Amino acid sequence: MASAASLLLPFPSHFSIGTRKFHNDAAFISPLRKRRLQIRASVTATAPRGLKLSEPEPLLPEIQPADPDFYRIGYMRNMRAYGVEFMEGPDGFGVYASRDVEPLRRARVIMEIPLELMLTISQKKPWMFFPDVIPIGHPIFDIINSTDPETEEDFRLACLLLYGLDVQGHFWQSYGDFLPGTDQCTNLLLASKDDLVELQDPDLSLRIEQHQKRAVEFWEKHWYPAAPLKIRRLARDPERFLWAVSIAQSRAVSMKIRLGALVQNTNLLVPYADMLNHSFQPNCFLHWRFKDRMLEVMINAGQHIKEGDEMTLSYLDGAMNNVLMERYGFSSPVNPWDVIKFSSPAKIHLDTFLSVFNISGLEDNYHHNYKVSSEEDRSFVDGAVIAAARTLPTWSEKDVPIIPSRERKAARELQEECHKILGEFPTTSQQDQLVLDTDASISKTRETAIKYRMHRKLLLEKIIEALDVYQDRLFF
Ligand SMILES: C[S@@+](CC[C@H](N)C(=O)[O-])C[C@H]1O[C@@H](n2cnc3c(N)ncnc32)[C@H](O)[C@@H]1O
Repeated sequence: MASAASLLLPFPSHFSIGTRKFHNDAAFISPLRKRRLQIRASVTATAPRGLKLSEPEPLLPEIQPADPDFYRIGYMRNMRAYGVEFMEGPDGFGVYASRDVEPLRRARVIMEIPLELMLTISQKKPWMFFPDVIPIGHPIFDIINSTDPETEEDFRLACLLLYGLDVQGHFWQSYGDFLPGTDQCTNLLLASKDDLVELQDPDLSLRIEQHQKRAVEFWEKHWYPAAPLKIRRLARDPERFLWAVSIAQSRAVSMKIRLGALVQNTNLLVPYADMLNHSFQPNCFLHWRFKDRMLEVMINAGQHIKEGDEMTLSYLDGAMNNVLMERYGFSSPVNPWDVIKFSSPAKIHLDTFLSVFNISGLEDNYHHNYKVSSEEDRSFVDGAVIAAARTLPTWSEKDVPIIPSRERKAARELQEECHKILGEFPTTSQQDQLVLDTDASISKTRETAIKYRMHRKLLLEKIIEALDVYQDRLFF
């Protein structure tokens, strides 16, 4: 496992993360160094015979404009990581603290990734790439240029990624070994029809099929048999393109970045930072440091971090599980934003429900006040109980006291509706768990689909439990 000290990347030798291998076959040479070596080689080759070292000669006989490549390459800097390690955990690879961090008044940097290592493209025309990896006239640019500015940002990034992976010696050729392969990707673009049935959510499954169709049509349009070889070899089959789009969708970030006087909304694939998993209570955030064009991963101000804690970001605020599934291919049993549509007219009293579980704040910002909760409550109240507070039908009228018997009746009716919804699924959460526990050869996308349907059931079961607790505590 790479230690934090060895993370002065791009290429520490034999850097491998878990099962994903990193082939570091050739020592990395930065473009600037390569260019210098070329100049040195050509000077040596053309040096007059008998030139003595003691007679210094100007390298070039007269002043000449620098090779245009010199401006294009910029300079290569390293990624730096402070106090974190990349490790394989339950949600694929993730970033973990390698030491305790005391809460600080100001946010603290844990990773710095220079622009040169990223794949980025502006969100609006004219398309600006930073760094400018695509040579003028390369047909991949025409494909990117043909994309719809509003709806096809994932295709643009996918093309850029496929191009970067194909360029000999490009940073992404090596970093590509860190990315999940087609068999490790959870994004449902790569799911089979049978996997989609496993979601037990026909609406979501239909939307994914539409996304798959849209991506395959794009591939067919541009990767036709007579397309230039330069293009064909980037994605010889639609699966390769679907994989690239999956990577773009599940790993890209959108940010307003400032480069000199230019401020642009940009989509970025940021190596190393793209190993951060999502949390509904993230301890980190991303910040663009414009003065030296670095993306910083920072720990929130006031955040206490213990060695071994996972460092996380919030990918999408307020997203329900179906939205997370559509873009990232994961769901959570404790997503505080998940919603169950109740049709029953029964309602429970909002303030009482909140106070039973020590939940405070406004609906779009509920949080559990664990400091005033008992030990038992601390382990019971999670994101699913917060989701219950948000999703259960409630009433609230100032100064109108609750009538416990009515509250209990409403709670029971809502529980019955939860049971009814649970009964409509073809399998139970226990059966889903059993499949996950016993099918050793299950594909990643099928596993993701089964987890999704199980998470929905676990939420319903947690709401039933929370309503039990609510009824028990009404009298106190
Ligand atoms: C930006 S990448 C994070 C790094 C990733 N875990 C890896 O192995 O490379 C996003 C992917 O990580 C996984 N992921 C991130 N957060 C997750 C979470 N909270 N629960 C489950 N999977 C998660 C999903 O597969 C998602 O598509």
